Amino acid sequence: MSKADQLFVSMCKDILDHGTTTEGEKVRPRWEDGFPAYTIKNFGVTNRYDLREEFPALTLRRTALKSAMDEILWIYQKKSNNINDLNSHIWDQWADESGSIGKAYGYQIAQKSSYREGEFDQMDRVLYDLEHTPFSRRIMTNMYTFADLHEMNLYPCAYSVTYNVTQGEGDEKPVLNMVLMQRSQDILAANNWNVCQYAILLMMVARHVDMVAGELLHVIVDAHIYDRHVDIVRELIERPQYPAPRVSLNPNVQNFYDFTIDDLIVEDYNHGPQVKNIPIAV
Ligand SMILES: Nc1nc(=O)c2c([nH]1)NC[C@@H]1CN(c3ccc(C(=O)N[C@@H](CCC(=O)O)C(=O)O)cc3)CN21
Ligand SMILES: O=c1ccn([C@H]2C[C@H](O)[C@@H](COP(=O)(O)O)O2)c(=O)[nH]1
Repeated sequence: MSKADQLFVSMCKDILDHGTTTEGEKVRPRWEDGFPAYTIKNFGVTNRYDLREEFPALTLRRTALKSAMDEILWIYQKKSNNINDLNSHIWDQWADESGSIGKAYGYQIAQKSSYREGEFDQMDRVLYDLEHTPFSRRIMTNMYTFADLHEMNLYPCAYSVTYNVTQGEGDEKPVLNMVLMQRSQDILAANNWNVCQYAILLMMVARHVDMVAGELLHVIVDAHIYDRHVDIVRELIERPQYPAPRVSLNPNVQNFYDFTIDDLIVEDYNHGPQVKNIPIAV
């Protein structure tokens, strides 16, 4: 049984059984037909995934791992905020005529700041710090720039990543761990999508600095199930579970900037049927 399935099922049950509803409150998101998109939510969910044990893909249904990786490369490697650089259509509703989603995601990662050693953008600084001062407690990226919020079509949800290195006594190589801070999470549409993409990011960065990918700690402030997702979630969590797939990176690629979605190797991914046409609240 995949551990990611077990975590997902218990998180969903907890939200459905003990969550609070926003029904009747003033909420921002809408369904396609204009109705307000209410949720059942839990405040403050934390999930831990150990990549040394298994890759955290759901098997209840298939997570589109290559599309998820494509989006993470779009943000952290291409540092783009334009949907024309993205292969999937998941951001189409939030883009303007030029394809821009505003000063969000990749735009923020590309911004340079001055350091004693010179100018670095956010991702280059992470790689530099991990190479030069791996035990630093200051290795992070953050896309929640208050001054730019008015120019973002959607405020960043998974907005900050902190990297932390450990080296235990028998560890051959240092272990790279990550905390992902997420202020808001659409559990059905994007929970496992976000988890798998940051797991892949952790694996790529660990490869670049010759470390072992360790734990991913996912902190979710508002973990919600949308009203029109409740029945789908109830069905999903009753499905059979399978062992986690084996997911690895092409062993010939070392440099973070050289990875493409073709370098993601997915083996033995058994999963339940896809849920078609999940409505997305905009
Ligand atoms: N309400 C809402 N939920 C979200 O999850 C969300 C937003 N809004 N706004 C922006 C992005 C777009 N996100 C999305 C949207 C759709 C999928 C989705 O449908 N994924 C499919 C596979 C898509 C593919 O194969 O390319 C899936 O089956 O998971 C994933 C993330 C996450 N974000
Ligand atoms: O990577 C992502 C991006 C977006 N979401 C979800 C979380 C919320 O349901 C909406 C955003 O609405 P806000 O009102 O701005 O919170 O998108 C996600 O889960 N993961």
